[in-house]
Order: sequence, then structure tokens, then C-alpha cells
Amino acid sequence: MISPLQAAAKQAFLPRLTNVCRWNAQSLNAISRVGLRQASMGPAGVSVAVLGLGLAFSRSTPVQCDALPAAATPTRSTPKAVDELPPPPESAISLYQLGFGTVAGLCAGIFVKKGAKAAAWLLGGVFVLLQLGKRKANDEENERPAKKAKDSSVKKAQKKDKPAKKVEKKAISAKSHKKKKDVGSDDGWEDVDEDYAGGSDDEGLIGNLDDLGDDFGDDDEIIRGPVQELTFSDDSEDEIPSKSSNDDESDEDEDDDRITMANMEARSKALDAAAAEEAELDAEELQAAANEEADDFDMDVDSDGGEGDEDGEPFHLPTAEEREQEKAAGGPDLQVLQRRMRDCVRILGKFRKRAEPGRSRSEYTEQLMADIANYYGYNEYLAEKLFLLFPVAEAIEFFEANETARPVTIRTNTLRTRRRDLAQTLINRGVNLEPIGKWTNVGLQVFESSVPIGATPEYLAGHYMLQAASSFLPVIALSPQPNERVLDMASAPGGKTTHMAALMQNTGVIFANDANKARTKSLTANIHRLGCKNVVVCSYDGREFPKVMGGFDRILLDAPCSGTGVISKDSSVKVNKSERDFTLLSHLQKQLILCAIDSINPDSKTGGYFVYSTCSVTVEENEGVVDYALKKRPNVKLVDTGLSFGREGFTQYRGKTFHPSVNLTRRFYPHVHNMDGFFVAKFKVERRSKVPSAQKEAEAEPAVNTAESANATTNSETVGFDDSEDQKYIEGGLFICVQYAV
Ligand SMILES: C[S@@+](CC[C@H](N)C(=O)[O-])C[C@H]1O[C@@H](n2cnc3c(N)ncnc32)[C@H](O)[C@@H]1O
Repeated sequence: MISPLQAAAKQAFLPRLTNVCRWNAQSLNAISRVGLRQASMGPAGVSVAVLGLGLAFSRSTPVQCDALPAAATPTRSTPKAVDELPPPPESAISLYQLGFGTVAGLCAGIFVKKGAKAAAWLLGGVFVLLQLGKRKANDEENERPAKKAKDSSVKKAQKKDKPAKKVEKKAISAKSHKKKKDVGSDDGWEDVDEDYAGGSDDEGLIGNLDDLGDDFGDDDEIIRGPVQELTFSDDSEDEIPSKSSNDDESDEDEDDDRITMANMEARSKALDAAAAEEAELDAEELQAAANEEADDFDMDVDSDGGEGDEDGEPFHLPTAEEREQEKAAGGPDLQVLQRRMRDCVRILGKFRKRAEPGRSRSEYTEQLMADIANYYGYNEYLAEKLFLLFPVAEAIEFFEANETARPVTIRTNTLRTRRRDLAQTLINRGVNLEPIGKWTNVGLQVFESSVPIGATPEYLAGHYMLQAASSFLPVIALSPQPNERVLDMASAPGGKTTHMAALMQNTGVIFANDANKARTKSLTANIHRLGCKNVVVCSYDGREFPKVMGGFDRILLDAPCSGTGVISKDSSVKVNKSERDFTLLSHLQKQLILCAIDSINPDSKTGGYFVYSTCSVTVEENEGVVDYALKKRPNVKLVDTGLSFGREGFTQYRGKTFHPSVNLTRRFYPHVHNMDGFFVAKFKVERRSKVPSAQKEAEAEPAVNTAESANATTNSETVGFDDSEDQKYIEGGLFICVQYAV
């Protein structure tokens, strides 16, 4: 039985308790239990409960209502980042407060005994109000550092004229260069055993792009800190002050927190409005970031750090006359060039708003391309060709990336060792390395080494191949199977041949061909060093296939190309590639691709696949060649490369439209993937129908003469070249090749 007073006390306190408990279940559970127990003991107890509730309010932490405390949230932050986190909120009242509350409660009890009930209630009430006021002040105090952090980061971003998104983007790109510390972590090494046990026929397609991202993100300190600070805390901090800014209303607000039938609709409307407002802000922010994208590049030697000229003068685009004068005077110095490039990029990003009146977009573009050629040392033809591949600001990133070497990578030769063992041995020799990424289970990235990595006993014993990460990609895409008959049509010096031999576990047969006999020496040496026993070396012009040999289950054509993807390795490409070279090369590539297709056995039980790859990024050597093959050979279709990352190939480019399936091809870029520029296309070859699709044949561009005389294939079909017509191209293009694309 409870008295009417006790019942009233419960009625008065229970809803409040429920409300408060929503905020801080831990502290209030304790205090409400004390309060209620006291309440049921009589008026003195009620006083204690009132005082206790005051204390409870003072300690409640509404911000943490449904989230884990920041410090308890599992993050992958560094110790430094953890230090910077605010201390976890106290979840229970302190001894001091408990003692104080108890003494105050006893005093109230004495008053009550003397009949001064009113005084007890008054005391309790005043205490509650005082504590509420104190809590509010504390809340505001706690908000400040985060707000300050936000303000300063926003200011910083504004100062650099870059959106917050830029900070995130920079962090992402920085992380790809970042050296990971935990070389021995389980993450990277465990899958080696599985693969070594022969469980997978593919080299490393464990995971997808998300995995790759996670892999890079695991130890990423840079991105985690700022992103949390800018995105999450700011949003929540922004909301809290506006809610509690009106002190006078705080009591009412707390009453309003109770959801009743009466206020439910109003509350849900308010929530909808808040959500809509937030979405609007998000959209505005995104729009702003997109608008600023054009400004979103940085060049290392940034002299003034801001927009425009050093002296704040608006940018003036030189006239043709001024350009001539500048040339005559020996050209602008690097700083002028750099500033002008940045100004042009900025203006082209918001042309209508920023351009000088009367000047056209193409004038700015021309100036920019000329400056890029000048600044980075390209001939103007190539600078323009590469520039046009990307949006303006991204083009600068591409040219910049070509100025720095890509990471040194090695491929474990699984015919001789396991990646884990190789890594351990090399670490013992003083090599600092780690697995490349989840997309390959044989690659290792070497950060530094106290021994020459191309001359260790393990290297000489064939435990690994020094090989660019991008060179793994076509082999992964081809995925040769044990016991197959495979052709590597342009194979020297054998990086990909030996990789294929390992995937085939030294079974079946690989014909490793290269037209350049001299280069077959290094090919043979590598084959021996790596212990490949299923390889036959030959030296034919690839265009002689399938006349000399056909019926392959799979073929790799890692075609001779301009090498525009590997400029960081060979800067001579910047100046020694002319328009003629590109014409010759794409012509040769078109001839080779048809020969490769015709050398595939369309009835292969296990394969019937063909991969075309280049270490070039130009469209005419890649999508142009692939599209040509699709038109000339109706019996082939493009299939997914199986590669978990890489950009889609172009289906449209500067007025040309390619077959829609060309989007299945993949492009890789130094500035995006931190590997050499590369292109990979995978085809499935089917049996040719007896009546060839005349329409399709007719659609094909007459890039090569389709005279029926030359190169009769084993299928009694024609590859479709006219030797005499092509001779001049063949002579010019045959041995144009990239020696370093191993
Ligand atoms: C990009 S490299 C190949 C690299 C090789 N796949 C590797 O991974 O080590 C291109 C090769 O094509 C060869 N080549 C050039 N013209 C050729 C032709 N008509 N037929 C066959 N091979 C050719 C060159 O000698 C060069 O070794």
C-alpha cells in the first residue's frame, strides 16, 4: 500500500524519470532507484528524491543518447587521434555529489519532521533549477572545442580556396603513397597458404574494390581524423546549440521531449522539416564541392598559395602577339608557367564567371596545353593528346603523376616459394615491404631496401620477378588454367609469361613469342631463372599467327605500344612520339589483334579467351583497336575482365562512338591507381558462323586493306591484310615497342 502522497510523488516523478533515463540510463537508473525507494518511505524520502533528481539532471549527458561514447567506439585511429578525443562522459554521479545529496536530503528530512514541508519542497525545487542551469552551462562549454575545430578547419579550407571535400580527397590520395607499418599483420599474409595449396586458379581476385579500399584504409590515419571532425561532430554540434540556445525554454523543452498523442504529429513534422533542411544543406555542399572541383588541384611549387597573380592582379591571358614575344625572349620561367597553368585551370572550371571578356575557352585551353608541354617537357602533340583524355584539373594530376616514380613491386614466383616465406626472407635481409593489395596474393611492394633488390640470392634463385603492379593485370584477366595451350604473342622479357606459367602450375604449354629475337634472350633467361618448364620460346612476327600455329585455349597480346602509360619510367616518350608513331602503332595493333583472335580455338573446353593489353593510355591504341576487332570479327565479344578496379573504357571519345560493350574494358592511371598507365580488354571468341555477318564487316573502318590474298588462317578464313599495302607501316611499326613494360 502506498499513501496518496507517495502516489502523487510517483506520478510527478516517474514521467520525468523516464525522460531523463532516455538521456542517461546508467546514471539515472541508480539515482531513480534511490529516489523512488526514498519516495516510498514518506515525505522525507520525497525530498531526497527531488534532490537526487537535481543531481541526476546535472550529470545527464543527452548528446550520447543513442551512440556509443566516442572513446568506446572502435576506430582505427592512431594513439594521437585517440588522445585528441574528448574524455568519455561520466556515466554515474560522483561520491561527492552523492554525499552532498544525502546530507541535503537529511536536512530536508529534519525540516519535514518539524513540519516545514513547504521549505523542503522549495529547497528541492531550487536545487533542481540550479543544477539544470549548471548542466546547460557545462554543455555549452563542452561544445566549444569542437566548434572551434570546425571553424578553424573551415577557415583553412576557405583560405586555400578548397572545399572540405578537398581535404578528404588529398588524404585519400596521400594514403595510397603511405607506407603501412604493420608488415607482419595477418591481413596481408594469410591468404597465401590458401592459394599455395592450389585452391584458386585465379591469381588474386579475392575481394573487390571495397576490399581494396579497406585494405588501404586500414591504417589510414590521415583520412579518419579530419573526416570525423568535419562531418560527424560538426553536424551534431551544429544542432545542439540551436536546440538549447534558449535557456528560458529549457524546462519546457524537456517536457516537450515526452512523446504524447497530442504532440506526436507536431514533433514528426518538426523532424521532417529538420531532415529536409539537412538534405538541402547537404545538396548545397555537394554542389559547392562540384563547382570547386576545377580549382581542386595543387602543384607542389605553389609560390603564392592563392588564386590569381602574386600581386593579386586579375589574370591576363596573353594574346598571340604576347606569346610570340614571350617565346622570342626564351619563354616564361617556371613560376610564371605554373601560375598561369593554375589560373587557366581555375578559369576553365568556371569559364563564364571567370574568363576575361572577349576571350574564348579554346584560347585558354590552347595556352594551358602549351604551358603543360613547356612545363613538363612534352612535345605539343603528345601534351595535347594526353590532356584531352581527362577533365582539365585531372589532366594536371596525370601529368604530375608522371613526374614521380611508381612504387617498386615484385611478384612472388609461386613455382619456387610462397609470398609469406619470400617476404620473411627479404625482411631479414633488410628489405622493407608489404603486400600490394587484396587484388593480388603474389605481389609485394618494396619501400626501401639495404640490398639491391634485383641481385639478392632469392632473386637469382628465381623466387621473384621485379614487375610493375600494372603488369599483373592482363594475366589476372586472362586467368590461364592448368593444362591449357596458351600463346603469349609479344612476350619478351617474360614477366607475364612466367606469371602465366606459375598460374598453370607448370602444366600445359605456353608459346612465348616475340618478334624481336634479341629480346628473346632475356625472355629465355627469365624462364630458366623462374623454373618455368611449360614454356616454348619462339620468334615470329605476331601477324604470322595462326599460319604458323593456332588452336589456342587462351592468348595474351600485350601489344607493342607508345608507352604513354609508363612515362615516369621513360621520359623520352614525352618527346619522341609523333603523330606518325601513333598511326603506325595502332595499325600494327589492329593487325595483331585480328591474328590473335583468329588463333584462338573457339571450341576450347576450358577457355576460348583472349586478352589485349597495352601500357599506353591513348584511345587509338586501346578502345580504337578493340572496337575495330569487334567490327571485323563478329565472332568475338567483350567480357568482364574480372578485375576489381580500374576505370571503364571510353564508349565515346571526341566524336567517335565505340561499341557499348567497350565499357567492359579497363583503364588504369598513375594518378588514380598509383600504378603505370595500362589498358586491359578481355574477349570471348566463339565459332564463326558460316555466313559472316556482312553488315558487321561493312561497318568496320577500312583501317587495313581487306584483300583476301594474304595471311590465310587455319580456319580457311582471311585475316584481311594486304601485305604490299601495309609494308610501309610494317617496316615502320614492327619493332616500335616498349622495352620496360615488363
Ligand atoms: C610491351 S612489350 C611485351 C612485354 C611482355 N609481355 C612482358 O610482360 O614482359 C611488347 C613486345 O612486343 C614485341 N613486338 C613488337 N612487334 C611485334 C610483332 N609484330 N609481333 C610480335 N611481337 C612484337 C616487342 O619486341 C616487345 O617485346
